[in-house]
Amino acid sequence: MQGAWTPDQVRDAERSVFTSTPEPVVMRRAAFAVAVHGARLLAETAGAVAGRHVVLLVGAGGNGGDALWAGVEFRRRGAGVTALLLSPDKAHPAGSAALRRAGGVLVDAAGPGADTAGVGAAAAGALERADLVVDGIVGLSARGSLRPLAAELVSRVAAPVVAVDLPSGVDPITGAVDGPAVDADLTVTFGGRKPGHVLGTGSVRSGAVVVAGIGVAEHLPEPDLFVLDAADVGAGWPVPRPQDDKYSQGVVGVAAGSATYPGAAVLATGSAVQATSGMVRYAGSAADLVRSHWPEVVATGSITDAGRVQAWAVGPGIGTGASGREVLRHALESGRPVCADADSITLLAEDPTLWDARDPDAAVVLTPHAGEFQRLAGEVGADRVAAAREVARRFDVVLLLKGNTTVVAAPDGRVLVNPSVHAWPATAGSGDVLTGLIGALLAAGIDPWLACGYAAHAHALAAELAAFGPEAGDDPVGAPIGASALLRSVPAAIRALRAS
Ligand SMILES: NC(=O)C1=CN([C@@H]2O[C@H](COP(=O)(O)OP(=O)(O)OC[C@H]3O[C@@H](n4cnc5c(N)ncnc54)[C@H](OP(=O)(O)O)[C@@H]3O)[C@@H](O)[C@H]2O)[C@@H](O)CC1
Ligand SMILES: [K+]
Repeated sequence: MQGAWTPDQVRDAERSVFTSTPEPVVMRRAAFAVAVHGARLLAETAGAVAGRHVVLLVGAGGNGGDALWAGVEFRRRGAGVTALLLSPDKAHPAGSAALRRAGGVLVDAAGPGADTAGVGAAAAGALERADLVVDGIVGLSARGSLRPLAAELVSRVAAPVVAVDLPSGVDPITGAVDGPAVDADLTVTFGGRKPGHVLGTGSVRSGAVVVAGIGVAEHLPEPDLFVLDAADVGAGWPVPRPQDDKYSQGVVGVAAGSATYPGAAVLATGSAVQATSGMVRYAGSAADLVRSHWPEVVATGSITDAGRVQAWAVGPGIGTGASGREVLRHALESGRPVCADADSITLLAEDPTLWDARDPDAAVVLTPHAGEFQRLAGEVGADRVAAAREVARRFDVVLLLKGNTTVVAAPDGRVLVNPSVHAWPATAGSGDVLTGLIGALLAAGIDPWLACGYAAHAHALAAELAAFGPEAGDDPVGAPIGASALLRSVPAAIRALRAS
């Protein structure tokens, strides 16, 4: 599991470093890492470093300073370097002087000879001839979307890009992109990942992220934002041990679907069946249909005679009327962990007295999309991590907020994010599959916060496999999928995770 740290946490750590190591030394380390990884990218894409042309986009602060010092390193390796200064008066003085001494060319990005978009002739020409662009426009101190000149330069970049610390135009805290932004092939960051690398579009804009050690990591606090990688999920996924039987691996109860919406029942029970080797019980009016799809499921018509379970997955398709409310109440009273999804969330939003039924010692997982979140607690807003964290605390639940980046907040403030490169899971019924996965993992005794993280990861991978994998003829383009295809790919996803 990797951590991610906010700009404030990183700045505090930097200040600690500066008590023993002078600031310019730390900056030179950062720049050296940018140059080493940038040179590797340049050699790969342009065949060599010496004789190639590197363009630096240089902003007003430390990020631009890193880029200028990286330019010095590129000169040492024989590359031509042109620095386009966005704020010539504020460009890092020592970095500028060093690059000049090293034979680099420094130009004012805005002139002379500015075109109608405000870009100077030298800057425009340099960008056209670039073999590699180093993005040092803005880093940790970025605020808002890129200013017009920076945005214009970014829009003209055609060469491969190495971003310093963060791709400029990506919000360091939320990963949001509101306007033009750098699309990096590679981002070299320092000490640890930032939220901007793992959240929202930021995870895509960052390209491959390299974390360079510049002495900062040792001073960072325990993270409260985490990213699971495939190996974590694979290692934690419950599989039968020699001494296990169907009960010892956890029995999950699924209460989903109705006569009107039987599909939710089939999808949620199906994913629970495939997630673990534990037993699956189904309770609801779609029992016959569930049995015909999944003969291994013990299905009954009513939750009151469903039998013993270790966890409940409740909600998709149960409706928001009186019968749905009683189903949810029964699950909450059971003293078992409950994954409450879809209609369950609406029910809890409409009738907060349902919370009273809850056994305070049993975990509750809520899995809203933005609309359900709004019913429960108002607009999500731009900072999805903060929103999820706040609601997890308020209701003492594990909150899985669906979206392009799945955010899983625990009541103690820890947050897991699952960056997703593709939006293939965004299809009707996909949430029902996720609910079944979470329910099965809860029944297997997996910590609810991790269970959500594992399930989100497997779910995204299953969607990807369904769109691109063997079932799709290993088609590199991909095609839209339905939730049934996603469901069929769950075993392949688990297998791939366990193999990684
Ligand atoms: N401290 C150190 O020694 C080390 C620091 N390190 C490096 O320094 C970076 C942090 O440096 P930083 O704090 O100087 O700010 P940074 O992110 O470069 O922003 C600079 C200025 O940009 C402007 N600006 C803001 N928003 C903007 C926008 N949307 N569009 C355009 N411009 C915008 C705004 O200036 P303004 O124009 O408002 O005066 C702001 O002050 C960090 O990411 C890492 O790379 C590493 O070397 C390790 C050692
Ligand atoms: K940058």
